[in-house]
Amino acid sequence: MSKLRVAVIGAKGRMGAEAVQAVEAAEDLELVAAVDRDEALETLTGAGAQVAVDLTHPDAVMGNVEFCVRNGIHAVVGTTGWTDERLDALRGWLADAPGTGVLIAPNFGIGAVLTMRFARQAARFFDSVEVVELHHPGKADAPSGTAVRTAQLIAEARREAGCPPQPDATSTALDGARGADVDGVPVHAVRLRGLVAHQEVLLGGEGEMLTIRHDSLHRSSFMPGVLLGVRRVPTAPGLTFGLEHFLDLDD
Ligand SMILES: NC(=O)C1=CN([C@@H]2O[C@H](COP(=O)(O)OP(=O)(O)OC[C@H]3O[C@@H](n4cnc5c(N)ncnc54)[C@H](O)[C@@H]3O)[C@@H](O)[C@H]2O)C=CC1
Ligand SMILES: O=C(O)C1=N[C@H](C(=O)O)C[C@H](O)C1
Repeated sequence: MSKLRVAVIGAKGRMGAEAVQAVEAAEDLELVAAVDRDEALETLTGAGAQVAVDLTHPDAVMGNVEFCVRNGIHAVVGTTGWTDERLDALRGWLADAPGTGVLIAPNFGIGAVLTMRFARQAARFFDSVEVVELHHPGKADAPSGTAVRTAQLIAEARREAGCPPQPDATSTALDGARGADVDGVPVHAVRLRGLVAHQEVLLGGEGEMLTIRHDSLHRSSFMPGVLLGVRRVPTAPGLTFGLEHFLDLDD
């Protein structure tokens, strides 16, 4: 059986280097290109890449994904920075490339995907919910893409259940003291040497608290998700947002 031909964009970065190793170690995949900043994307077409993994920077990802889609290369995207406007642009490119698939995964970690799911399930049962994400100090964006997605899922679940606004008597505060407001959910970002990627969802009700916490202790934790995305995206034309769609979860 022929191997799936894979490229990694951002190959010299923290995640890209890990992805290069993971693809090289997979018997059913062949690494045909590993490009970084200042290297031409045409390397991908020249090498006959079928799937590209983008692990770059929010400023770079749009150009990279547009190139892939316009050249019929499926894309697995871990890079953050996906606003509604960006997703609309991507859907427009995909409309002109009906056989091409793009997976955007705010987090490739299976535990992180489950955290998001559990947070969504729990959200309607508590008066208060806040998200704390904690990352290494080399991270470009705050809050993390995962935290933004988690907050959006929580907000959606609370809206659907008709939950009232969260109690909060704060009337004076220093800028940022209550975190960023993502769809009504406070999100707090910590940057600390020694951390990799961590998240807590704090839920509070009358006389009780639930904490849902996930820790990525090493970037290898993201690799099973990256490889799953690479293998599944050629059979999933259009946009798939979230690795959960490839995990065959119930509900
Ligand atoms: N979805 C997920 O599970 C995960 C996503 N990420 C995201 O992946 C992205 C990369 O994270 P890190 O590896 O930590 O960053 P990094 O800064 O270590 O690596 C990024 C790499 O991309 C390269 N790059 C920048 N612009 C480029 C361009 N136009 N073309 C090719 N290469 C380019 C840089 O030179 C660098 O080598 C971030 O957005 C981060 O949030 C990180 C970890 C897990
Ligand atoms: O930059 C990182 O490191 C990570 N980025 C992703 C995010 O912003 O959610 C995923 C994970 O948190 C690690």
